[in-house]
Amino acid sequence: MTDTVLNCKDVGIKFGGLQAVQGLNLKIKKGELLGLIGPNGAGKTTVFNMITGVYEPTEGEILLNGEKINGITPYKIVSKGIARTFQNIRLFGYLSVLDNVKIAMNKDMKYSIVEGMFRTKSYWREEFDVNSRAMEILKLFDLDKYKQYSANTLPYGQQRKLEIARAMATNPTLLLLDEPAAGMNPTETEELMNTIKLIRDNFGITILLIEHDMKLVLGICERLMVLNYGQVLAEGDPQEVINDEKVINAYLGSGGA
Ligand SMILES: Nc1ncnc2c1ncn2[C@@H]1O[C@H](COP(=O)(O)OP(=O)(O)OP(=O)(O)O)[C@@H](O)[C@H]1O
Repeated sequence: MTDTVLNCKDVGIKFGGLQAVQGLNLKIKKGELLGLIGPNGAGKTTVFNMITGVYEPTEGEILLNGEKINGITPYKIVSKGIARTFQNIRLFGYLSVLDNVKIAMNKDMKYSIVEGMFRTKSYWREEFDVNSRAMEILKLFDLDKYKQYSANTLPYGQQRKLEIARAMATNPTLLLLDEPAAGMNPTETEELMNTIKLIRDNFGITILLIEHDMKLVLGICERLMVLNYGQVLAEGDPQEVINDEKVINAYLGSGGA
């Protein structure tokens, strides 16, 4: 039994003539919090898109708990235990905060359309369970007080938190966060750091995080991987990585992204 949750072996992808990612070897251990950084256009989101089945790698293979997952649809990948958030918030804005979380539990609902139409006992039992679990998740993120609000009426920082809460509702073993602090003020970022730590510490979830905010990255990541032009430029201890001359030059070359 291995404690490697995710293993990307020589993974690459080409878009026409553009080699967006090349020779990516990335292993993440259970419960690890790894930061994926790099200048704009380095290939970070493309890596997330390959891990979540949005893009199929043109080279290499991706293993989740030892099982090959490249070529599998995003929906099936969620059911295998990978959840993600996006750079741009993708909530159901007009649905309530509670419904945004409940929707993510849809894959666990077992009642049939007929049971739903006729509101049978098993329908109500399942609805009750789903409601209780969704409320527990909202409490964990301190969002339960907003449960009836439409998602798009929440302040920006709370909407980002709700996205993570919704991802957690799919019961993931691996959580991918794409720039979770984008657009947040320093107080919101601080709160987010605590939330991410809490998820990892309380649930042992493995987290891979793309982020430009170095305070957040250095505050919570145990290991960093730097991508530049689709290739790994440096990897290891966060302080050592950000002081690496190659990394500094890559960022300066990109205008300090
Ligand atoms: N579907 C696509 N078709 C063509 N090119 C793409 C596609 N998706 C990404 N790319 C290209 O791949 C490269 C890597 O893009 P990607 O979005 O992964 O970078 P990134 O590191 O996430 O950047 P940022 O920090 O700005 O979000 C870029 O040159 C981008 O234009």
